[in-house]
Amino acid sequence: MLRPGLFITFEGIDGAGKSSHIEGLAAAFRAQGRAVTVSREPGGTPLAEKLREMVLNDPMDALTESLLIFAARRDHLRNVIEPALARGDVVLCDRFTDATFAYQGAGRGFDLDVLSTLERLAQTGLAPDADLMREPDLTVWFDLAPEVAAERLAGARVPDRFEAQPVEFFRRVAQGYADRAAAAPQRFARLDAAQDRHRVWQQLTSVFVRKGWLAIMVASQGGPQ
Ligand SMILES: Nc1ncnc2c1ncn2[C@@H]1O[C@H](COP(=O)(O)OP(=O)(O)OP(=O)(O)O)[C@@H](O)[C@H]1O
Ligand SMILES: Cc1cn([C@H]2C[C@H](O)[C@@H](COP(=O)(O)O)O2)c(=O)[nH]c1=O
Repeated sequence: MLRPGLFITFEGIDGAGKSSHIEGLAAAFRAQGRAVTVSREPGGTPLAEKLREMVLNDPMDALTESLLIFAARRDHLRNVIEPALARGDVVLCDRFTDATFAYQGAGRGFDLDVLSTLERLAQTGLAPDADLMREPDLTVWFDLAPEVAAERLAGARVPDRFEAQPVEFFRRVAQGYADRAAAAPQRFARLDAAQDRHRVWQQLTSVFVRKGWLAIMVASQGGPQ
């Protein structure tokens, strides 16, 4: 019998520690027999990856940035996320629309109503139910103070257009995530990302165990090295 797909997204300011855990979680799901699709935004398809390069590197205003991000998202939904969910996969996606509200909305100060309109346009007419606006089943929010994230990223890589922003930008983005979590508490799971990797992994897997999506045995194995 086909199991229903699960759409799980990972959010947080740059350097919060999301990417350090996504492959481990994928391995935990695979270990209990689930097919897993791991992806990211902006990106996840050849077209969306081209748009990602532009969004991360080319100067542009907030409307252009938002349009490119939603264009990438629609292509990603059509070609990767919806087919994977239809197959019954667990889809683990590094960032999704909460990032747009946090970065373009709260961070850049772009109009939230326009973002909601773009969200509806980009995320409907795709799923088995044409009226459904695709949203994550669960969003894991790695909550970390911007100063700590900046320390973790310092010197780690050449900063892109977002990573090069000052700490005040990331304070607004962090507040944007807090507002999104407060508006949808049933969808969000907040992790204290200031803890060490092992403790963050424990917090992460206990969210999935509580939901009945991972067995305790599988969750207790793996995690960051
Ligand atoms: N719990 C932790 N404690 C200390 N350092 C950490 C922790 N988790 C991750 N790091 C380190 O912080 C840096 C950022 O981690 P990671 O790339 O996983 O974050 P991210 O949220 O995916 O960032 P981005 O979205 O910018 O790619 C890396 O150098 C990683 O090794
Ligand atoms: C989905 C999305 C992403 N961003 C920004 C946030 C990050 O700085 C980069 C993505 O790179 P990372 O490897 O995940 O750090 O893009 C954004 O501004 N708006 C979005 O909707």
